[in-house]
Amino acid sequence: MTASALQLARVTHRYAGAERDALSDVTLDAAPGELLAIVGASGSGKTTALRLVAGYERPDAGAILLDGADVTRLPPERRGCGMVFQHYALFPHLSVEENVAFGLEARGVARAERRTRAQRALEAVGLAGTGARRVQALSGGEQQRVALARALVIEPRVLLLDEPLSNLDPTLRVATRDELRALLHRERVTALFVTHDQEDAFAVADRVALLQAGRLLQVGTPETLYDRPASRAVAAFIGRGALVPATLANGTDAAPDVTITLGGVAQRAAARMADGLADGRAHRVLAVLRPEQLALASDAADAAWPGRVTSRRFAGGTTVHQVALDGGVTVQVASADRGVREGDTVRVRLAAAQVAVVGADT
Ligand SMILES: Nc1ncnc2c1ncn2[C@@H]1O[C@H](COP(=O)(O)OP(=O)(O)OP(=O)(O)O)[C@@H](O)[C@H]1O
Repeated sequence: MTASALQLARVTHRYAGAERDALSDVTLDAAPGELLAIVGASGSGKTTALRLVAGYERPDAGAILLDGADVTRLPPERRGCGMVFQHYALFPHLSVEENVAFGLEARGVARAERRTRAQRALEAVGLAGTGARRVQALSGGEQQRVALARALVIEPRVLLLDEPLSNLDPTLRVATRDELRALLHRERVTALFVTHDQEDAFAVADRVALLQAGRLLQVGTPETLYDRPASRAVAAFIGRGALVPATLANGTDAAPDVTITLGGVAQRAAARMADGLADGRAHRVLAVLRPEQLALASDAADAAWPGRVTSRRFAGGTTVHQVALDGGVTVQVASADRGVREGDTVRVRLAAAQVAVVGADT
C-alpha cells in the first residue's frame, strides 16, 4: 500500500493560556498528488492545522507524518513543505526570479541551477519571461503566481496554502482557482489548502475536510459533503440548504422515504441517510432542502407547500427566491421564472427524487 503523502494522526493542540483546544483529536490524510482543503468558520482551527504540518507549532498529542515518516519533532526547515501565504510575503526589493530562487539559495543550490529551476517554475505558473521584473510592478494575480512558483521551486513534499485566493478580486479569483487546480494536478503536487470559502474549496480540492471549533466534522469529496452531510452541523455549514423537520416512513430498510409536512401538505422523497442513521426511524430527523431541489408549483393540482416570497436574487440562469412557508420554515427556491415578485403568494414543490436526511441532534 502506498503511504499517505501527509497524515495528521489524532492531533491535538492548545495554545498556551487558551481555554479550549485549537485542534482536538484530528485525523486526516492526503494521498500523493491529492489536493485536500480544510474549510471552517473563523477560529475553527484551519491555520493551526497548517502551522502544525509546517512545523511552526508542536502538537500536544498525536503525530504528523510526511510520506509515512514521523516529522512531529522536526523543525520547519527539515520538513520540506512549501508555503503560500494569503499576503504572498514576497520580497519587494528583489526581482521576480530572485524571489522564486530565494529558497534554493538558502538550500545551497548553485547559481546556474537556481536560474534554470526558477525559470521552469515561472513557466509552470504561466509567467515565463517575467523573471527580471520587480514584483511591485506585477498585478495581484501575478504576485500570487510568483508566490506559488517560489513554493513549487523547492519541489516540496507537501504544498501548504493559506487562503491563497482571498486577496484576488472575484473575477480573477474564479479564474485563478481553476488554474491552481490544473497546475497542482499537472505537477502532481500534494497540497493542503486552507480557506473559509467553501466555493474555493469545492473548486480546487479533491477532498474537503470541515472543521468546527477544532473538531473534524466530516471529510470527503465536495459531492459527498453536499449530497450526504454526516450531521446537522455539516448540512448547516455546506451549501444553502434549509433544515426542515421530517419523518421517515415505509420504503425499504436500505432506502426509507422521508416525508415533510408543512402548512398541512405532505411531500415525500427517497431519503439519502447520513451514516449512522441506519435505524433512523428511532431518531428525530431533518431533511436538507437545497434550492435546486425545490420548484415553484405552477399547476394548482400539484401537492405543494404554501408560502410567501420574502426576497429574490437574480443569479443569471436562475433566480433564487426566499420563501417563508406556512409552518414557519424558510427555504430558498431556484427557478428560471423571472415573473415572481416579493410578497407574492406561491406554492413550493419538492422536485428532487432524493433528499439528504440528518439527525436533528447531530
Ligand atoms: N497564537 C495563539 N495564541 C492563542 N490562541 C490562538 C493563537 N492562534 C490561534 N488561537 C486560537 O486557536 C483557535 C483556532 O485558531 P486558528 O487561527 O487556527 O483558526 P482559523 O480557522 O484559521 O481562523 P481564521 O479563519 O480566522 O484564520 C481560535 O480559537 C484562536 O483564537
